[in-house]
Amino acid sequence: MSGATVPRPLPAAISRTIPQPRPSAADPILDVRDVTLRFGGLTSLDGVSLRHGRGSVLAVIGPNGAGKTSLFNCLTGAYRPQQGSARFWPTAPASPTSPATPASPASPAGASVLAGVGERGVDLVGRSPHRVARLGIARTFQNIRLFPEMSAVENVQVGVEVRARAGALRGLVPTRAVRREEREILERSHLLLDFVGLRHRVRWPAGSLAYGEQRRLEIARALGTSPSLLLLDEPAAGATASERRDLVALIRAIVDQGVSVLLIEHDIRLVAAVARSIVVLNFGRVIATGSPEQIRSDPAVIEAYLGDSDDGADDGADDRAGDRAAGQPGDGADGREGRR
Ligand SMILES: Nc1ncnc2c1ncn2[C@@H]1O[C@H](COP(=O)(O)OP(=O)(O)OP(=O)(O)O)[C@@H](O)[C@H]1O
Repeated sequence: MSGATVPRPLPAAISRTIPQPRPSAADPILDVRDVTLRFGGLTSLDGVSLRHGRGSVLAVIGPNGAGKTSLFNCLTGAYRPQQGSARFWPTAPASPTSPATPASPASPAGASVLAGVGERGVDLVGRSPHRVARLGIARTFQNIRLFPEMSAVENVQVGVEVRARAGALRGLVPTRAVRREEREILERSHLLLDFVGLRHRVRWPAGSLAYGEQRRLEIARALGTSPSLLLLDEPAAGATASERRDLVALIRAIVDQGVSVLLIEHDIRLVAAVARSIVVLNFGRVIATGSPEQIRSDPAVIEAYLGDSDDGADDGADDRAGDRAAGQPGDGADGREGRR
């Protein structure tokens, strides 16, 4: 993060802007079972199952075309898989009007969103993106999707307003409560910009920010929706070495706030720095699950990245698989070739 540092420890005010359940990795936040997604004759996801423990980072890696983004799209309502379920156990969202007091399921906002969510959680499959966001899942995109003409703080406001009570009535009925809510949305947006190290860019048009800054702005906007689960799709793409280090600190800080993270990332070193557990996809199937150490030495993973497990099994193939995973120029790792 050039010119800015992720605050450590976080300002107390920020820690009040993100819901803080008492996370335990033993509690699932997400349980994906047997998800299959087809596009005509192409099977993009083939019986994918994974379990994500609350309050931790689970990384999803795999060669290009393995199905990682398709999985995110199934979880966030962009795609509807033909088969399978994705159970999610949300926590009550923080209210933008009173960020110091997280809403409980008993509050009006919490009750409407969490109605019907019991011990079995809620199945995300078939829900609209809007409904998924209201349940407490936010995402960033592989290709940055900001509003380039709007300022950094306005972009974050868009996220925070997802939870706002006044909604479309805000412009029509400027009551005292509405004005107070607007002030609080703005304050929270500033705090989130501070959190991701963009305090000095508040008024800058999003499109004028450096690439790494835009990625952090996307994260701030996603956090604005008060998610309990944050999906990051290749957040380090195009980042410099120092931006990658800052990203590690930022992801750790997000998890410290009680937000669970599902991370797609090609940079295996970054993944190993933040994730306790990794799921590896190849051709739409889960080929391995385990700790970073287990994954780095897994023959199926090495084969997926190198195309031949015999190729240097004892001469550092796992390191080269890591380099492939890092998406280094000229690596030629393109899983789209030879796809069904
Ligand atoms: N809307 C779509 N229509 C047709 N095919 C699709 C669609 N979305 C994804 N696919 C196909 O599904 C497969 C998995 O793609 P996906 O983007 O999920 O892979 P990925 O692991 O995220 O790849 P990358 O690392 O390159 O982003 C690919 O073969 C892709 O072409």
